This record gives sequence, structure tokens and C-alpha cells, in this order.
Amino acid sequence: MAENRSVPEVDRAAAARRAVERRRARASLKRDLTMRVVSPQKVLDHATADAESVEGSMRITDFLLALPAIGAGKRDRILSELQISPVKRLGGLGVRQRAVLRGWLDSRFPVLEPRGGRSRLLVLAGPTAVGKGTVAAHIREHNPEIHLSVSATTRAPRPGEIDGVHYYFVDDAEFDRLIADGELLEYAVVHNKSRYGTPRAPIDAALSEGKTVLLEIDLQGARQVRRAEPAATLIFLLPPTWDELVQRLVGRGTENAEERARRLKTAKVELAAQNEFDHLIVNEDVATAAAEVVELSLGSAR
Ligand SMILES: Nc1ncnc2c1ncn2[C@@H]1O[C@H](COP(=O)(O)OP(=O)(O)OP(=O)(O)O)[C@@H](O)[C@H]1O
Ligand SMILES: Nc1nc2c(ncn2[C@@H]2O[C@H](COP(=O)(O)O)[C@@H](O)[C@H]2O)c(=O)[nH]1
Repeated sequence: MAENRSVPEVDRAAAARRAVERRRARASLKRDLTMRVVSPQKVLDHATADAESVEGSMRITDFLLALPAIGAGKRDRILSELQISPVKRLGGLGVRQRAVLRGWLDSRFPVLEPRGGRSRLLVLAGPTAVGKGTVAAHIREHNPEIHLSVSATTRAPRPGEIDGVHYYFVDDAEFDRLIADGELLEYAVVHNKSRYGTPRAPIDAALSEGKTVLLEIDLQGARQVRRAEPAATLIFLLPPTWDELVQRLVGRGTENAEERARRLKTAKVELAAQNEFDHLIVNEDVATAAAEVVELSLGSAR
């Protein structure tokens, strides 16, 4: 018990606890970098602003290894090219080192200028359980002027899901017919399992009535829409952290462990494609994220 221990002992125990917490926070940051939930530039900016922060205490070697397609060999070559010692922590970099690292990051991971805001066709995509459905439902409730597309799917309804409201639940034969008759704007097998597609007619009708249309679909579908309608506004919803994403998926409780693993595998691929989108929105709070989507829809209302 703490009362029976000497002061230095208590201090040592507290310091050990803090060290464990810091190690955990750094591991979590490393995961978020690997999953592209945070941009490397942002991590470097944090480290520069506060050397004592989790970002600041991250080793340059761990930072580089967390970046896509950087292994130990490449990491060492980059460090030698940038003349940065491998023992450095991000917060301990000198002005010159920070500048060359920032330049290297900008050339390797360009921050794309948003291209969107050009059409009333909005696509909301993002990894599983990030909250696309929740944000879309919030918009349906608070912004009835926005037409929310109802997809067709071959997946079975979840408890509480209503045919024609959440999805059109169809069998494989009907999905084949929709494709054959050209009735889908886009379609895809999602999570290597069920088929999902966007019925074209209701969208054309809503657009011709001057309405804004929102599709909540996966990455493959978003890419198809981009090809078919280059002016569409593509929005990618991000989780605050990878751990939060996993918690949301588990907390939703609608998939078994095998299905969750399948979805998280797809999520990694989707997160890595976020730069293809016109806008990134972090879904920390549903109402705020929904308001940001609506704001973008106003910007593109023409
Ligand atoms: N901002 C938020 N904060 C906390 N929990 C959230 C937030 N947004 C959504 N959730 C919760 O996360 C879970 C997943 O949300 P949702 O089903 O909307 O995700 P999704 O992106 O549509 O997933 P999928 O692609 O798998 O269909 C739900 O339990 C939802 O209540
Ligand atoms: N390409 C399309 N993807 C769609 C469509 N409708 C939904 N989705 C995506 O599927 C997954 C899984 O959804 P769930 O309801 O089974 O959890 C999710 O990423 C949706 O965005 C669609 O019409 N086309």
C-alpha cells in the first residue's frame, strides 16, 4: 500500500506507470500512422509544437517504419540521405532536420487540394463502422431536402432494418437482373461477401428535380461513381483513431468475430485510399460530422 512506502518508492511507481502509459500512447499513434488515420505531416507538426507530447517522444525510426511501404532498409537510406541520426526523437530534431523531413514527407505523401464541391451528387465512403450509416441517418432526419439513396443488397437484413428504407433486400437473381438491365449506377461485392448497388433511376429523378443526392457506399463504388460522374463530390469519413473504429465495430454487435476480421481487413485498404477523396471528415461527433457533410452539399449546390 502506498502509505507504507517511502516517497522515492511511490515516485518510482508513478514514473513507471507514466512510462507504460506513454509507451501505449506511442504504440497507438504508430498504429494510427500505419492505418493513415493521421497524416505524417500532422504528427511532425505536433512534435514540433510540443517536444514532450506523445508525437514529440516518438523515435524517428518508429515514425518512418509506420509509413506505408517503408521497411528497415529504406528507413536507413532515408535517414542517411536526410542526415538525421537514428537515435533522434521527433521532438528533438533540429530546425534543419525538421525542414528536410517535412520536405521529404510533402513529396512522398502530397496533401491533395480538394477537387470537389462541383456537383450535387455527394458520395460518403469510409471504413466499416466509422459511422457512415449513423451520419447518413442523422442527415435523413434533419435535412429531408437531401435525397438519401437507398441501395440494393443481397445481404440479409439486420434486426430493425426495413426493406425500402435502409436497403432493398434482394436475392442474387434479382441483383443479376438489376445489373443486366443497367439499373445500377454502380455496384460491388463488399467485404468479399455480399453485393451492394445504387439504383440509378431515383438518383436521376432527384437530381433533375434540383435536389442534392447523397450515396453512402464503399470505396469500389465511390471509384465507379468518380469514373461515371467525374464532377461528383467524394467525401471520406475517418475515425478519430483506429482503436475507436475497432470499438465501434465491436460495440455495434452486428457481426461475429470472423466477419469483423474480414471488415477490418477491408478497412485498412479503404483508409489507405483516403487521398483519392475530395474531402476528409473525422467522425468524432455524429451531429458535427453530419453538419460538415451538409455544409459541403451547400457548397456544391448548383
Ligand atoms: N461519432 C460517433 N461516436 C460514437 N459512436 C459512433 C459515432 N458514429 C457512429 N457510432 C457508432 O458506431 C457504430 C458503427 O456505426 P455505423 O453502423 O453507422 O457505421 P458504418 O460506417 O455505416 O458501418 P458499415 O460500413 O459497416 O455499415 C454504431 O454502433 C454507431 O452507433
Ligand atoms: N458499392 C456500394 N457499397 C455500398 C452500397 N450500399 C452500402 N454499401 C457499403 O457496404 C458496406 C457494408 O454495409 P452494411 O450495411 O452491410 O454494414 C458499407 O461500407 C456500405 O457503405 C452500394 O450501393 N454500393
